[in-house]
Amino acid sequence: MISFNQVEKYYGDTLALSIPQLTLEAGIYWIQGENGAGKTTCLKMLAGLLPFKGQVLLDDHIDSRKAPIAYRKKVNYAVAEPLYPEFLTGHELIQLYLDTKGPGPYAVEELARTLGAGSYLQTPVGTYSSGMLKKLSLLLAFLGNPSLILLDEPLITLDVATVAAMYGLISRMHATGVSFMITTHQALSEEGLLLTGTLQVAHKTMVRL
Ligand SMILES: Nc1ncnc2c1ncn2[C@@H]1O[C@H](COP(=O)(O)OP(=O)(O)OP(=O)(O)O)[C@@H](O)[C@H]1O
Repeated sequence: MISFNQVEKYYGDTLALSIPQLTLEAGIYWIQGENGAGKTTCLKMLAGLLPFKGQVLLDDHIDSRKAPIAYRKKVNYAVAEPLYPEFLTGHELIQLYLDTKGPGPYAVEELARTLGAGSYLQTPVGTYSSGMLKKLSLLLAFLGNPSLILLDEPLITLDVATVAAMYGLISRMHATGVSFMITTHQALSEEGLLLTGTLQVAHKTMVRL
């Protein structure tokens, strides 16, 4: 699904993260590591939002740096603390993402209903609670036809029912070939989500456990 070759991310002269050689088959991965270890840095690099040294290859042939547009169409990212222009409505943001990513197998209404976001998407995001914003950001990450979905701290601010619904969505999408890389400091429920593997970021290096 994805391979890293001599990947290094520096902030200025400071090395933040190194992934010398790692190949992951399709699956659901939990990225673990203490505060400041480099998890968000890893997801931002994978989302194509940060420059880095080395190579990231998706599905054996899409190079994140040589084919950035094709790559970004296949990689979706939900940030830990979503922020959007306050005057836009949820529906307007969804339309923007659909215009960029193209339609996918899941209808917006179905995703919104499953995540419990259906009732408020016509109002501006400036009026949303943190949990409502989080649901919208997850909905946006599930749009299009991604090979890989990156979820940074998806559990924070979600109510219990929505966590269960999100696990269900992840499992359904995984069954159709979509992979996930998820960071969370909370335990991912093993009954809710069948993990393929765990990745550990420590001493500025990411390895598979
Ligand atoms: N824009 C930046 N400029 C300089 N240093 C940065 C920048 N962003 C992150 N860092 C540094 O990179 C390291 C990794 O940060 P990162 O946000 O990836 O950690 P994290 O594992 O996601 O942490 P947390 O669990 O607290 O969210 C930290 O030492 C942080 O200070």
